[in-house]
Amino acid sequence: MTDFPVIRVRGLRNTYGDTTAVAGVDLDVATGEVVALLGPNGAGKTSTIDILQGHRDRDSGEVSVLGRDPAHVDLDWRAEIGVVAQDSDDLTELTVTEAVRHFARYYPGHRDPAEVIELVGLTDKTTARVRTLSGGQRRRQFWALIRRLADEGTPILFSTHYLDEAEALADRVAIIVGGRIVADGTPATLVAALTRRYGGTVPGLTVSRPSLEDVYLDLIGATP
Ligand SMILES: Nc1ncnc2c1ncn2[C@@H]1O[C@H](COP(=O)(O)OP(=O)(O)OP(=O)(O)O)[C@@H](O)[C@H]1O
Repeated sequence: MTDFPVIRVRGLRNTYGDTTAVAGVDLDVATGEVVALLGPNGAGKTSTIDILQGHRDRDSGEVSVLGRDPAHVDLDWRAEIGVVAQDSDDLTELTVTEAVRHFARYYPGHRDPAEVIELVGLTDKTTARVRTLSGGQRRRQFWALIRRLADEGTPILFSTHYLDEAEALADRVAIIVGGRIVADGTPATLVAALTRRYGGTVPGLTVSRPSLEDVYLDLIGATP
């Protein structure tokens, strides 16, 4: 089933003083979907996701996560939401087992920490300190975790500025630039849209069919 929206966002706006971080975002994530929020630095990804978690107030717009407004939620709702900070610098002095046990305590119905460690392929690293894992190692394990949860039907929204990550993991990619969603579709749909726009050839590129990277660079206004 992929029609019940577990996340529904309409006209979301958020400002910090004179800076408009989120400038009218519409976004849906349906049951069983994996959606990447892809955008360059400062695009508004963190602000949007903080609001969806109930960690930040919004200026305006409608937000529903698991049928509730994150601005008015309780601990039961929070226990249904899993949050992974990919580049977190917290707790890096803990061992892998200690870190997983620490986060497990936030969730009354959590999985067995040893099972989670096995799930992400870190069984031989249980006593290693988190800071000793390489960035690539952490990222590969993140990919494995997302895939496993997606296979189990868990809807996932993740933010990234890595195009390959979005393409490898997401059913759908929402590209955010300057606080706005400038494109939203499957990687194939986004490529097809750009192909149509340029009649099959993207100016300045020698390829006749654009890749998702061409679409992304075009949308964020960068020169390939
Ligand atoms: N607490 C804050 N106070 C003032 N401005 C902020 C604050 N947090 C974010 N901003 C600004 O809001 C805009 C969006 O920031 P946000 O962190 O949401 O972007 P992002 O897409 O997550 O970026 P990155 O990929 O670099 O983490 C940026 O211009 C940023 O400078």
